Amino acid sequence: MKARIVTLPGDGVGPEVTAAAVAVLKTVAARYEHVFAFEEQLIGGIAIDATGEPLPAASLAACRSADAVLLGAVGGPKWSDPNAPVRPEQGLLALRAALGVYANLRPLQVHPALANLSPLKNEKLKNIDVLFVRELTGGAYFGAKTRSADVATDECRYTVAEIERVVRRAFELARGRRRHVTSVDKANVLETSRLWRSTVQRIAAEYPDVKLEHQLVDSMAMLLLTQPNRYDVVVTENLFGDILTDEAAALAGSLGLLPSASLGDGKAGLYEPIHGSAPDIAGQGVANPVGAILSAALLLRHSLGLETEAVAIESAVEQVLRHGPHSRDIGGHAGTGEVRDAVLAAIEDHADNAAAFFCGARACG
Ligand SMILES: NC(=O)c1ccc[n+]([C@@H]2O[C@H](COP(=O)([O-])OP(=O)(O)OC[C@H]3O[C@@H](n4cnc5c(N)ncnc54)[C@H](O)[C@@H]3O)[C@@H](O)[C@H]2O)c1
Ligand SMILES: CC(C)[C@H](C(=O)O)[C@@H](O)C(=O)O
Ligand SMILES: [Mg+2]
Repeated sequence: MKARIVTLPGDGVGPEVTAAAVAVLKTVAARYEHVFAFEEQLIGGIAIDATGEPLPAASLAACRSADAVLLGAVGGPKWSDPNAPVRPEQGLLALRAALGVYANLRPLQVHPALANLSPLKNEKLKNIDVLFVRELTGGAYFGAKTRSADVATDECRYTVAEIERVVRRAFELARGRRRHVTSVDKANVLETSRLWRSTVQRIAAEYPDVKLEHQLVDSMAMLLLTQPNRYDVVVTENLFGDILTDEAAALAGSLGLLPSASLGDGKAGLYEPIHGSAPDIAGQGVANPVGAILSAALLLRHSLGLETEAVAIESAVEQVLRHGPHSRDIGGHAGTGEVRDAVLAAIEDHADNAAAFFCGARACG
């Protein structure tokens, strides 16, 4: 198949991990006979430096017409002055809003080879398979903001329509999994959460085959650590989802491991690791590329419908996490390039084995 993929490497480790993910996509294209055209564009701090804008018009136009967008990370100390008139993160938020990608899927699994890295005891880490569905284009991130000398406000606003569409997506996804949705809110305090909860209850009636549970966000933060294997699909609003998924990454062993897919109603999507620009390690070639590489797998699955190829990447990453090499954040010494090369080699092996199996089954050759 032919596809146009826009890359937005961004800031800090963004370019390092994006390059690794692009190398993986190129190997997949060569191995499985697809034609992927890549177009790199600016976003974030690097875009502010070049154009004054965190999301230049040319970047947005390219993203709008792409089959999928692969993003690294934005932000960093250079642009983090709290009084700065413009910030890199505004570019990412504007892009999410413009593409209408309201459902941010953040899958969490814990690889047994990394269980020792987690702050939790090993027995708590068995059978963890959670899909967070984070609402991505509403809430306090996008509400009206005010600031004067001695007071500031961020309005948290949700419409029923915004809640319905992401909650429906969560229930649909649960039907392909263990049929259990946990909706996280703060309905004991926040009006937006009470609207969220009543909307979830109404939508749940359309899915009698899916079990629904409500959980307040503060206790959810605790339960994620004490009973993480109890959860299947977790759906929540924008800010709660941001915080809970970084917490969840600690269970996996590193923030550098988790991918994400941001989806709207169409096929096109925005794919990015959940981590940031990691200024403390940027430019050293040591960032873990796994979150970005697994985001590329999600891109193949959700935007291009290439399930076999997505699984090939996921199996390759699984193999590398099992046998190494491991980057520093997960206890190893390997650089970004070494991990990338190991994943590329494992993809080639996977494809060779699949071809041998196919040939064996057909008694060819
Ligand atoms: N999607 C995004 O672009 C995104 C996401 C989160 C944060 N940010 C931005 O990134 C900047 C830094 O934020 P932060 O320091 O709070 O969070 P961060 O995610 O950048 O880093 C937190 C910690 O995790 C480590 N880490 C992150 N990714 C890693 C990787 N791939 N391999 C190894 N270690 C990794 C970092 O070294 C750091 O110690 C801020 O400007 C923030 O706004 C951007
Ligand atoms: C950089 C920032 C705007 C972003 C968010 O808060 O959504 C990040 O933390 C994420 O998780 O993707
Ligand atoms: Mg975040």
